[in-house]
Amino acid sequence: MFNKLVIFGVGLIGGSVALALKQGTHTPLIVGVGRSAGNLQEALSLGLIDRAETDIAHAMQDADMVLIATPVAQTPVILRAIKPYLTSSTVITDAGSTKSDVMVYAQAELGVMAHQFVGGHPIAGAEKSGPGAALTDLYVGKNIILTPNDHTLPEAVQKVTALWQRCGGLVSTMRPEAHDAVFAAVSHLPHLLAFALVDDLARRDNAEQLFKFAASGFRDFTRIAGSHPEMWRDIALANKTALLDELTVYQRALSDMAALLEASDAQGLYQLFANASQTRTDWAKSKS
Ligand SMILES: NC(=O)c1ccc[n+]([C@@H]2O[C@H](COP(=O)([O-])OP(=O)(O)OC[C@H]3O[C@@H](n4cnc5c(N)ncnc54)[C@H](O)[C@@H]3O)[C@@H](O)[C@H]2O)c1
Ligand SMILES: O=C(O)C(=O)C[C@]1(C(=O)O)C=C[C@@H](O)C=C1
Repeated sequence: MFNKLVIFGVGLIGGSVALALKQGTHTPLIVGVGRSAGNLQEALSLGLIDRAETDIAHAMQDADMVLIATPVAQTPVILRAIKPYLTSSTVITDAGSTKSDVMVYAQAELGVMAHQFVGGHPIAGAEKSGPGAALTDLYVGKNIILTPNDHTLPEAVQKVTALWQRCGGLVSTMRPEAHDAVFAAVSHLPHLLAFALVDDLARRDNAEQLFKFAASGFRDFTRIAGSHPEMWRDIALANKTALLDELTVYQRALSDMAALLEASDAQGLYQLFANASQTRTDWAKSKS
């Protein structure tokens, strides 16, 4: 499939790709490039990568696949840095949580080579980050969305599909704008809500008392507020328009709920909770 994979950002997502590939036969040489020497050394000592590189020219020598698994705002910087070392057969992909911005970056930075770039997003992850959080089976049975456009080379799409299939993922394609609208609703909005709640509680005078008594409901609702702030800052800004739309809709839903409470509308509250409860139960069943 490919002989040398260069991973920019060997954290939870890039490291899990490396670990999964190392389970199979014909494992490619995996070279990690990072921003922090500490993280790269950790990735090396955990056996995620075969070589750690700080010199991009050296890292890119004979690379046939590049995976960018850094916070999304780093994407243009990395594309610009690798461009001089790309050949006509190098395939470039990414794992960023937003896709419209990344596809625009690819066009702007790679120019005629943009058709060798395949946007990607594994719908799997955790609130943990760094190489130590990487998991061999993170992608097994999980959706992987690719966002090729009309100019993307079919053989590049095939290679990236094969990469994720080797990790156990279920690959499908989507338009970048459709992708960003869906994930604004079911991933980005929930993260913002969790961050907002924890931040608000933490700033209160009685925060210590609140956190002392917070229990499993709070733990479940706020698990994702433990996620990496840089990653989520970049996602929020990259998907700002769709996210602002979702926040407006959610604020309306909260106002409707407040109105039901204000009116002590027991039946209205019951109906709302019953609809949400049934929907959540059915969804969880469909995933198990
Ligand atoms: N965490 C998740 O649940 C999840 C799920 C799907 C997709 N993603 C996306 O995957 C990407 C990586 O997320 P993660 O959870 O692995 O983060 P992470 O913090 O675990 O790993 C990111 C790594 O990138 C490195 N890095 C940052 N800037 C760099 C640069 N310019 N050059 C090279 N390395 C650089 C960091 O040092 C870090 O080691 C993000 O774009 C995120 O949106 C995350
Ligand atoms: O499980 C988590 O902690 C996640 O946040 C994973 C999650 C998600 O929202 O489902 C987060 C961001 C990604 O882009 C994809 C997956």
